[in-house]
Amino acid sequence: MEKQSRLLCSELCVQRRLYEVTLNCAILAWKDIQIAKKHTGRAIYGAVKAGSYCVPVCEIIAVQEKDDDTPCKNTGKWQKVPQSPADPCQHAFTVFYVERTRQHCWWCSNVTFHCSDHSLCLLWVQTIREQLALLTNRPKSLLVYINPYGGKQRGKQIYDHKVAPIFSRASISTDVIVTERANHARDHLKTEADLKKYDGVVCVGGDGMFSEIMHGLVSRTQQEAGVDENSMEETLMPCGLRIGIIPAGSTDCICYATVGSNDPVTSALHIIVGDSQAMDICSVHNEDRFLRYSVSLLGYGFYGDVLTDSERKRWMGPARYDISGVKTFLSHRYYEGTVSFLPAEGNLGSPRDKMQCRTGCSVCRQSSSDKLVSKNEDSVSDAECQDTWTVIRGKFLAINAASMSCACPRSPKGLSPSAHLADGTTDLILVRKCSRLDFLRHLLRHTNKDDQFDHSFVEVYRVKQFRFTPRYQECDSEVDLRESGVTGKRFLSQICREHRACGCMPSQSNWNCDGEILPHTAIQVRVHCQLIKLFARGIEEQQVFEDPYAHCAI
Ligand SMILES: CCCCCCCCCCCCC/C=C/[C@@H](O)[C@H](CO)NC(=O)CCCCCCCCCCCCCCC
Ligand SMILES: Nc1ncnc2c1ncn2[C@@H]1O[C@H](COP(=O)(O)OP(=O)(O)OP(=O)(O)O)[C@@H](O)[C@H]1O
Ligand SMILES: [Ca+2]
Repeated sequence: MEKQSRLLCSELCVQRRLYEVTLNCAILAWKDIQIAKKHTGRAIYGAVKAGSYCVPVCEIIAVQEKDDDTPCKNTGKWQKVPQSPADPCQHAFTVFYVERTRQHCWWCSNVTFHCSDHSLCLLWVQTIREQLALLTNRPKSLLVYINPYGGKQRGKQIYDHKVAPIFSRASISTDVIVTERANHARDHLKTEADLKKYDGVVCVGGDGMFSEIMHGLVSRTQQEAGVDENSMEETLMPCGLRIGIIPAGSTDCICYATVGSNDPVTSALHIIVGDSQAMDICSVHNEDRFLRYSVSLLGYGFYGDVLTDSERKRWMGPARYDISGVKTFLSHRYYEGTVSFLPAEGNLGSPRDKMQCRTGCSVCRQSSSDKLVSKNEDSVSDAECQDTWTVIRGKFLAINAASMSCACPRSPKGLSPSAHLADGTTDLILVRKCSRLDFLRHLLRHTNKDDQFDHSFVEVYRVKQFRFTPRYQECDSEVDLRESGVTGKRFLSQICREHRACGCMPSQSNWNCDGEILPHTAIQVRVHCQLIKLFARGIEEQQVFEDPYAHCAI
């Protein structure tokens, strides 16, 4: 690896031991001088090289000169630092940085360097600050919306105690709005907010709150660009501002699937270091009417019914989904209709492959460059017009479209473990009518390592667009009905009588669109590749045990 030129190198004390501390434009490293002498020429492999530490500059949160009257790190007691000129601990500065802890969680750690010379101390602080100022992807000013009623109603507390202190440490200025009603944040973003003042928007809440922010930003962007959201053929304009999610909801699936955890401090740190993760958005239409956008799950049948039932139980908090889940499972309803879709082509992988979307995902990167090429050549919809639609008619327990894995604490690998965050596709999962036991087996596989698609009654397709028409709205069945003189109501009661014996109930469900119920059952869906960006980096690969200082060339 190419060595970066040193900016600073000094002998400084950390907890009264002498370290050689070096800084280049990429890395801050400190090495215990005595231990280093003992181990010269001997590489130590493991979690850390004895007595040596390093932090990438891009993961430094802040640097602060330490006041004299601060608690001593060793004893925790308040004391005056000794004034002897020979005391190497007389002046000090503290570096706050990202530390990786358990499973994809980050923590704000710190180290205090002591030196005898005040000007040296200032030089270090100033040089590190200069390096941080060069990181132009970091936000300086954020607009924060807090839903005080999401999840366990701890949004405000989580923000005040866990997030605000680290934002202020990182010198990020914030305007905070605690929402007073549903859609307050969406409407404010859509019509009022002075977005030029901010480098990003942060939501404190669950998937529903994220959906509000995303709708506000996407609609505002289309309005300003003169794009008609009601037209399915229009190419939507990507949003300029990144969105940060501080998880404080019931499912927190979008945060979990883009960061790898639902820990508020981890999310705050991803915002501070200025991470960026592009994300696909599905637009959902009914005829020529725009209904909603979706980034995670569009589910008809099982997940639509779970949501419809759970909305009546909001007071129960996150447990409502489990109660409604069991109830819906026992009711075992199936739904008839036609699903048509445009399969994804090219090197976009398959929902059955084992390739998961991780930080810097090559599939998503390729989609990003394909998007640029198709923008320069021809409009996407022209190309898609020539594609052929696949049509599937049947009886389904669930029709799910997962535009991302939908991993969440309930299902750590998610509804579609190999779905990509930013490849311009959604994974369409069709669960056909089957016995309760088979459906339970399928559901259980969302919680273990087994393949939930490996059932004869489950099909999965990676698609760019799809449509659904419920049986009772299909033209030919309407014609059949009119011709035979049977009214819709009589027709449905006739089907119910026919199916009493098998224990299944054919009926009408609702679409669950990222946790919101849609008012229409016949929908047309189109995926828009990389329409928004989050303050996230996707899920990081677990670190392998090799020399962790290999990249610390200094
Ligand atoms: C036997 C255990 C099986 C467990 C199966 C768990 C599968 C869980 C899959 C979760 C997928 C979440 C997708 C995310 C959707 C979000 O955009 C949306 C908004 O937050 N959340 C929900 O709609 C909330 C959806 C919440 C769905 C919870 C479903 C719970 C099912 C429980 C079935 C129990 C059967 C037990 C029979 C004795
Ligand atoms: N002040 C408010 N009063 C009432 N409802 C609100 C308020 N602010 C936001 N909301 C609405 O509350 C709904 C639920 O919020 P949120 O997503 O934060 O939590 P959740 O539903 O518990 O979590 P999840 O969506 O992850 O399941 C959102 O759809 C949002 O529109
Ligand atoms: Ca996708």
